[in-house]
Amino acid sequence: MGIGEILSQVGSIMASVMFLYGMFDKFFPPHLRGYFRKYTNKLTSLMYPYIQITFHELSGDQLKRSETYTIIQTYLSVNSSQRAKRLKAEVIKDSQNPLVLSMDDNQEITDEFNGIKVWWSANHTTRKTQSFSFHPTSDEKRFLTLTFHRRNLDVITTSYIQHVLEEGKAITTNNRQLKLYTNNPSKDWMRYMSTKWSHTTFEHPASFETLAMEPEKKEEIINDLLKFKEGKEYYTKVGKAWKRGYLLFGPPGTGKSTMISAIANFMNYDVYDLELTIVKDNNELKRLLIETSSKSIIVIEDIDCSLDLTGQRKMKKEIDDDENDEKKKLMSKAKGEEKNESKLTLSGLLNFIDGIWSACGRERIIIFTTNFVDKLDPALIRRGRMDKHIEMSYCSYEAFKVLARNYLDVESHDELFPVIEKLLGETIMTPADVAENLMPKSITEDLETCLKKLIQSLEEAKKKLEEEEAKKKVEEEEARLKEEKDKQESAQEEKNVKADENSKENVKENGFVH
Ligand SMILES: Nc1ncnc2c1ncn2[C@@H]1O[C@H](COP(=O)(O)OP(=O)(O)OP(=O)(O)O)[C@@H](O)[C@H]1O
Ligand SMILES: [Mg+2]
Repeated sequence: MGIGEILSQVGSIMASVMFLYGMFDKFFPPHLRGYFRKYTNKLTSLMYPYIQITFHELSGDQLKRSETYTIIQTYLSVNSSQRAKRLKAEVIKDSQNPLVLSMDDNQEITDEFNGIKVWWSANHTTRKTQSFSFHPTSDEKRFLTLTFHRRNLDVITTSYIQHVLEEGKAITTNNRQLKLYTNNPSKDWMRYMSTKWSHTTFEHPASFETLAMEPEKKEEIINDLLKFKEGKEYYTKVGKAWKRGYLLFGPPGTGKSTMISAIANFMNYDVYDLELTIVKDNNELKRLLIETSSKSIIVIEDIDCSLDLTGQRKMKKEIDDDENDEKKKLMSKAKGEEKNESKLTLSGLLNFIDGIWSACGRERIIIFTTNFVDKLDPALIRRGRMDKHIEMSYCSYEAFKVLARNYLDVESHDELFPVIEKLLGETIMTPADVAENLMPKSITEDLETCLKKLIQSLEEAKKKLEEEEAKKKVEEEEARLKEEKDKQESAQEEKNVKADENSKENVKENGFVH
């Protein structure tokens, strides 16, 4: 029997004693009862100076497991696996470490906080029910008991319990398996119904270490994310919703989607990949956004293609164009859709980002990606809405070095790295293309073969770029010459018209022609 348990037993005995005192109390005349109570309370405090707090497994409605109980158990599982003698194993579904050990019933552990010692014990009671049932139900009640000295009541209730809950939550977050949510319907005909989130495990290996971009730029993004993660108090202080918006822009294959995965892994956030083209209207968008959880990233890829900025949905247009498609027509009719009923609007999206949604959720990042930043409505990307604009650009030498490390495990090469550095300065190639060249295609391809393959591709790209530039120059020169010729011709024409008008004037005034 542990100390906590002994204290718990003593506590029960003291409770019985107090009950008896209560009985005695009734025998005293009313004017003496106050004295009696005062001294009995003092006596019990002296004999049993401990306080117990219990945390029950089932919450008020007796159906749901209390979140606090689970969090405390998680906190204790880290401590108890080292100190309790008998452990209970549980398999948690969506966790990176699915096997979780926690202290078994009637086990006890001690914990220390700011030099204060406390005792935790896992208890259960089984109530014997008289009723007969074909489906026997367990009437077991589990609870965790925290025992501590009366003099520490303040510290325990104000700081220690909060510490336990925060630590427990942090352990849960770090252990949990990230999820990727999509609102993409699995079947084509389902596109015409309200979309719902469905999820799968998020297992993208991208990280900031493997992301190819300039180190300073990467550092800046990491610092921005860290500041956001630790900014709970700051956001409350300045009265802003705890959210941050990033706009990633750049040509295809420069790592926008890879960056999103790296952010998700770094922050330990779930990803909600929102496909706007299949969202029916603002109401559906609102519902989808409200259903997202905190500690998540909401991603809208290719925002320029997702929203027609006049407010018309692309999908709707597609349906109207395709009048022959019977199924689509039927679906459209069944839903009573009128031609102009398309209601997913830019202002709707902006309202949700700024308003309702940010008010009901905490710790969220929203990321838009686009290949054409100039095409976007300025309202969509203004600062404050999209707090940080990140340009994902063609591969620089620094970015190449990251890719070389990722794909070939090489940090430098005296002969070939300088050639690559020079070529990268003279031409453009996306990190996706550089990566493709660096990746060994067979076991016979060694480091040098891969680097030479990249050099060859870069030379070809350079040649192509030069050709394109030369062609562009010729075209520009041709256009310039044509413009000059047109100008001369129109000047000549003007001259002719004027001369013509003059001669007509002369005929009118003098009555003869020269
Ligand atoms: N900056 C990068 N760092 C590491 N890998 C990269 C980077 N950019 C591209 N890649 C590689 O190229 C592939 C394609 O990149 P990604 O899908 O992230 O590009 P994107 O910018 O999202 O393109 P798109 O505009 O077509 O969506 C990735 O799977 C990754 O392997
Ligand atoms: Mg992408």
